[in-house]
Amino acid sequence: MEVNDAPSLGSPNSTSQQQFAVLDMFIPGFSLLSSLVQAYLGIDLNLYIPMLMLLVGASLAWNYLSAMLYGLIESHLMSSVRIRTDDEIFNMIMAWVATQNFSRKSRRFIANTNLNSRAWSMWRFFDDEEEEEGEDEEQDWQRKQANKQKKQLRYTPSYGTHLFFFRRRPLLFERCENREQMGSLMISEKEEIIISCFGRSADLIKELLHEAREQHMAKDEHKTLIYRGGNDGQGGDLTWKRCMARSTRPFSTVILNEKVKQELVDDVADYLAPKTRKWYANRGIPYRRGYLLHGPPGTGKSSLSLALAGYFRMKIYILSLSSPTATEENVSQLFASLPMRCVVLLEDIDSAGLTHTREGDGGNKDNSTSRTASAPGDKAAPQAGKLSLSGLLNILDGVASQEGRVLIMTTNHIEKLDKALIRPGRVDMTVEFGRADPGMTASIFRAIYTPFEGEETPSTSGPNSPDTALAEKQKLRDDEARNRATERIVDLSHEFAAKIPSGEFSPAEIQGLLLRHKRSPLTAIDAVDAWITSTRKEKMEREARDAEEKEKARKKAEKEKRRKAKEKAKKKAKGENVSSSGSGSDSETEAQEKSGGKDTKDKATPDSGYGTSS
Ligand SMILES: Nc1ncnc2c1ncn2[C@@H]1O[C@H](COP(=O)(O)OP(=O)(O)OP(=O)(O)O)[C@@H](O)[C@H]1O
Repeated sequence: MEVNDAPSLGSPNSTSQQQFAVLDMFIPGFSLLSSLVQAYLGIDLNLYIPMLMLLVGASLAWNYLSAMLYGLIESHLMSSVRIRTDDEIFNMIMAWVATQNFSRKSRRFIANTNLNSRAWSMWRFFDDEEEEEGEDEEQDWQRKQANKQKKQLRYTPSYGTHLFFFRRRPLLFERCENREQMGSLMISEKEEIIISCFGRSADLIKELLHEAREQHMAKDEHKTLIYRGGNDGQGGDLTWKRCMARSTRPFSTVILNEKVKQELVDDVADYLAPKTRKWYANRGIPYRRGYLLHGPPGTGKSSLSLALAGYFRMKIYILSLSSPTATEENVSQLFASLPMRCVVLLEDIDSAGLTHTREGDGGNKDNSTSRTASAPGDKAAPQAGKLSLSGLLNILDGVASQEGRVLIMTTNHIEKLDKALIRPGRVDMTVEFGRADPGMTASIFRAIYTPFEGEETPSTSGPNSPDTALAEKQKLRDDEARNRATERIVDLSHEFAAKIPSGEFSPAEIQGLLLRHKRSPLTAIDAVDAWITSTRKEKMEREARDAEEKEKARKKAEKEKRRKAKEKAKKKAKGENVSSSGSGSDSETEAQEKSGGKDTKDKATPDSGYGTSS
């Protein structure tokens, strides 16, 4: 006899089992818990199921309603700002947040050694060289050394929403992932900050943003901010990225003819004067000014540009046209995103694609403004996608080019530049930099050794007796001693300058020698003769190497040219043969080439009809 123990459908036992099955789905292990409670405590959890379900339902409803209510409040009664990692304001806000109490006291936080967004900091290739205000060179050096071992830790709130107070009013700081940003980026690059305040006016948030910006700017007050154009190496858009904040270089430290320097400063000052903009506008002249600095490497072109930017408290945007990323599209994009008032430094404008005159060399008129072939071995050989001269001219004159900017172009080879590039309107003033003459050499010497207040006076009496060294030490603290030392440095500077041949070495080279003996001018003077000999030797060797490389490149280019000509002739011969008899062959063109390009048909053997290679 078959006994069916299974509870029939609809029986109380089967209903409770069904309930357990449903509950197990939501609360895994509920049936087990229930039977344990029943067995040991004698409580039937079945009786509480409706109440439990009610509680779950109420909690779900509350979640839904509160989210809806918060959404409504957020969209109708709150104001908020979204800040993404790819804008500099992200770094400003993060730096500000790190100084706030709510961030310092937060229990959930992220520890950073660099507060800049990852996307941004990857660009700050000189990040470690960012100088702290008020530090002299020595302190700065020591700090950098210390930083290398021990980077300062800063704390910012972690992902989620954090309440904080600003101007005694509550605000919400939310740090979250921005899913709209590119999928390939890392989490820290996809971040987003949302700052919200209660009320329909966003003024409080704007005040906060301004305060963060002011705090950031105050740090850079006596600095020249340097931006460089480029991408993040991951194929992203090309943008200007801040790479360094340098202590402003005093104009006096750039050694150049004083009259020329003054003319340049006056010209820029006049251009930047508020009334000048109106003057230009009234006459319909584009409000732009361009300067060309030319001369051999290491003669002060970049130094002058930086000093100029610092003097007029402008940011400087540097773009090297010899960089592989300097394509027409990229450069145009960068010019379009320049701010209104800034210095743009275009380095190496004699680089690839830009050295061919529009008049054309060798009658190559048509190609002259585009990516044309250049002399073999010429470093200016244009590459595919490189910026062309006409492209650059369009960018400089185009609508994308901001008005109010000071454009400085530098080159080591003015003779290679197209007249169109340096015509008035594009270049309004040209400044020539040369190798050091005795006056410049003496100035460089004085710039290196003249003691500043609070500095150790360089020894100008040689490593003599300990008595004099002691006397020097005492004199260090004495102003009079410093004046005497300064006078002595002036005398020594003439002695030094007399030993350096005029017009042979660049200021950078001379500075290099002096920096090797920066605490001892006498040793520097003693080292001059040996230095001249070794530098000349080095230069000669370098020149020989360059000439050799050039020759190699020339030969390679010639070979390539011949190969191409050969191929062309081969194709041509093939075509002719096909059209006449259809019996063209490779050996025919070989013969053509070996016979120096003469008509090979004369040499074709009667039996084969092929060209010979005698
Ligand atoms: N005329 C100068 N006055 C003061 N310092 C100079 C001068 N020329 C060169 N120097 C020093 O030499 C170094 C290189 O100078 P800088 O980079 O300005 O030269 P450059 O002409 O721009 O060179 P390049 O053409 O290679 O870019 C700097 O440290 C700078 O201080």
